[in-house]
Amino acid sequence: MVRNICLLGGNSHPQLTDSVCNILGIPPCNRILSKFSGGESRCEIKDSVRGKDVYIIQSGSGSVNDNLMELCIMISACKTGSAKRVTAVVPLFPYSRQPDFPYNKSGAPLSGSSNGHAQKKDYTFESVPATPRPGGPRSSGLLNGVNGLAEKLAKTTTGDRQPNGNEQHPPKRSDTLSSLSSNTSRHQPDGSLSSQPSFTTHDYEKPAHSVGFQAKPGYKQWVALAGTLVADLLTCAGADHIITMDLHDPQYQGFFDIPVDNLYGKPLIQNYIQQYIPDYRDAVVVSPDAGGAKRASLIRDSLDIDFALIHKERRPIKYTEQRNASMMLVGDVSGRVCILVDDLIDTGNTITRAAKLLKNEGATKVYALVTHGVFSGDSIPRINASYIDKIIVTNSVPQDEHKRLCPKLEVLDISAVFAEAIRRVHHGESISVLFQYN
Ligand SMILES: O=P(O)(O)OC[C@H]1O[C@@H](O)[C@H](O)[C@@H]1O
Repeated sequence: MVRNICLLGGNSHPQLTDSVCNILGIPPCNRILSKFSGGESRCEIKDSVRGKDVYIIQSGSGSVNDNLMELCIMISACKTGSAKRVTAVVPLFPYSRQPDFPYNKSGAPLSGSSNGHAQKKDYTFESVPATPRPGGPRSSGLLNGVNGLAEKLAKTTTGDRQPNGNEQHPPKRSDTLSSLSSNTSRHQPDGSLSSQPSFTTHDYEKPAHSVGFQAKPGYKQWVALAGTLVADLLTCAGADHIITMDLHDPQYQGFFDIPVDNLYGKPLIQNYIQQYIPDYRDAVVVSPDAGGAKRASLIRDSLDIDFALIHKERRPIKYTEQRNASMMLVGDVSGRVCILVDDLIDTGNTITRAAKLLKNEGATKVYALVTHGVFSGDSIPRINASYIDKIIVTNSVPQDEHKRLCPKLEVLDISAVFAEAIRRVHHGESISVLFQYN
């Protein structure tokens, strides 16, 4: 039993709150979280938090923006209610994937074959169902589709020659931006709003000419500094401390001027590999992109098994070639079981294309172990139809619905890790044991 502590759950992940409370042997703090009819969040803390050590559990999933605002309001309410200290426990940290200084990646020279083997003639890197993209096939049942945007972009391509032979002039930046924003909430004849075009953070990697204007190299001043903003919002609301897990970019901790404990999913992932992957010592740990290489190679180091890396070559000439960027495998997976390790699945594009490449290169089985399973849009059908044999994620975001739809999915429970982190922070004990990398 832990005393003088208060555990408060937001609306994003009630199951995790209950589970952490059960482990710590304390009931969740009584509160009302609702919405005013205008859509604004309302929070009322029913129990006294005066002088208490408060932990607010809220993950960056589902209605991310609503949940973030709810978190800020809950933090502020506890501060106003004279809480001694407020810790935001955010298993998946919202906006941490949005770098503050977006840049265009440039890759290694394109090679016609990977790993010395010729590509199979009929091999494509496309995933099934198709990855949603401007100009791509319409996706059934995808709420955040990008089809409307595709039509806009088709009209704004720089210097396209018109059927009448005239050169189309590149639109001004302001024109392009306003045409894009006017597309985001178009009214339908029935009065409803059409689905909004969606982007993943991969879209930061698209060259500026893809939306009709020429970027200067380096910093793009028209992209919001969301990472810093969110850090500042939580701090301004009154957060004294953050506990999170597997930040996409661990340097994001430096955006805060309050302590951030970035727990690692690695022990859970490693434990799964050792317990449930037969003959894992002969398997190969694979990072699906260069960004995740450190994370994956640390698992490889601990298990002392082989490692391979997939390099994504992004040197498109036309906008429509974006998603066909080549993937190159560095390492040998022929006749081996592959264990893909990544921090996050959003559209499922990265992981399914990586699995396809691995099977094409002779892998016998592909496991994907990923900390945060966001599974947006069509990602579940895409994974069901993919070459992935088994996919394992944590419950840093709710997984019940995903599990129902994806027979390949297994879920690792993080509640014990977060409960232990809360217990240790509350008692002023070291928590370094929870984020040891090796
Ligand atoms: O390809 P999807 O699933 O959309 O996005 C997930 C990938 O995008 C990166 O930020 C993550 O590290 C991961 O590799």
